Amino acid sequence: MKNFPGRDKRGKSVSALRDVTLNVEKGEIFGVTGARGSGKSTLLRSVNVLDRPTKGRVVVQDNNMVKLSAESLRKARQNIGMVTREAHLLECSSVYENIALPLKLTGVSSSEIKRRTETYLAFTGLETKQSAYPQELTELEKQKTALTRTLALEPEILLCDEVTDLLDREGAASLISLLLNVNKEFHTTMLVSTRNIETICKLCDRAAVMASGKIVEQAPVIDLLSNPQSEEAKALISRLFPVWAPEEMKPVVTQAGQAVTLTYAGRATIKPAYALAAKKYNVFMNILTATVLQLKNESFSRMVVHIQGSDKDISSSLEFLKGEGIGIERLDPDDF
Ligand SMILES: Nc1ncnc2c1ncn2[C@@H]1O[C@H](COP(=O)(O)OP(=O)(O)OP(=O)(O)O)[C@@H](O)[C@H]1O
Repeated sequence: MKNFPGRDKRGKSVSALRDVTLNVEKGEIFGVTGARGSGKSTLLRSVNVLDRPTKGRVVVQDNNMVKLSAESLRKARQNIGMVTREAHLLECSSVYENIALPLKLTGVSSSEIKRRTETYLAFTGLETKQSAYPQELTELEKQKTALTRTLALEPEILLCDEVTDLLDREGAASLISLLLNVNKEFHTTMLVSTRNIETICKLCDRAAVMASGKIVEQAPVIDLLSNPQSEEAKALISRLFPVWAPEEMKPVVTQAGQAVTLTYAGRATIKPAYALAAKKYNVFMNILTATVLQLKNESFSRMVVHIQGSDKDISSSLEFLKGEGIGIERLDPDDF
């Protein structure tokens, strides 16, 4: 639980976290998403006690962080890296110096500083930028510098607070793929907060959806996508997969046949299930929209399809597709 004193419109305290229970497994990437002000950043900042919980425990590697002495907390924090929406680089220092300085402050030897700075600059692909100053960098390069600075401290846990939010789509994709490499290479446990559901899908193993300081749902990303339970999760997912038909198709789609969403999760569609269903049951399938998302370990696709044929054949073809592991949702004309 976390209350902030006297900051709402009427000067009352703000209840930023309420009844939050979350377990992040070693080596996994766990996402936290939700609307603005739902408590994501406060949750992340509770892990390293930048925001001290009003009540409750924060256990990191068997240490209850809220009970540690100042000195033990300082040591425990060295194992918890944090990257935020803004890179917060020293403007008068080069990329190299920005990475080397925190190492120097933690007492790392000069030869080890050189080794680590060079190693992690190579890992993040910033070698050619090491002499550049922050004002010469793109937003993506700034975020990569901040990430390199954190990686060089070799934390086992990484908190990523809205790290892709200032980047364009291409920049976000590049940072996401770098974070996936970090997780793969160093087995770093990550807790990632973002309002962007696409970032959660591409990066995380599991995720929690927050609303008004509470976790309303938590599940593996694939389950969240295929079967969201809470209104908040449903709203987030529907942004990724809009139900849509071209204007000229609407009379056809809404008056005859059956419109459905077909959802498939897996590494590859081995059988041509849709073609088989069409042939076997003599139905015609017209794909109106299709979205394929590459998740961390598999792909996930959702299509909006209009099926024409007799009612019996449509039902049989849908039963067949269900048997092939494809998720089916019948749509109403009002959904378009
Ligand atoms: N230092 C603070 N003092 C007072 N209130 C705060 C403080 N930090 C956060 N809050 C309040 O706590 C609530 C949760 O804020 P938080 O920043 O954790 O949400 P968020 O989900 O990360 O939002 P965003 O997506 O906008 O970053 C909000 O009502 C916010 O105004």
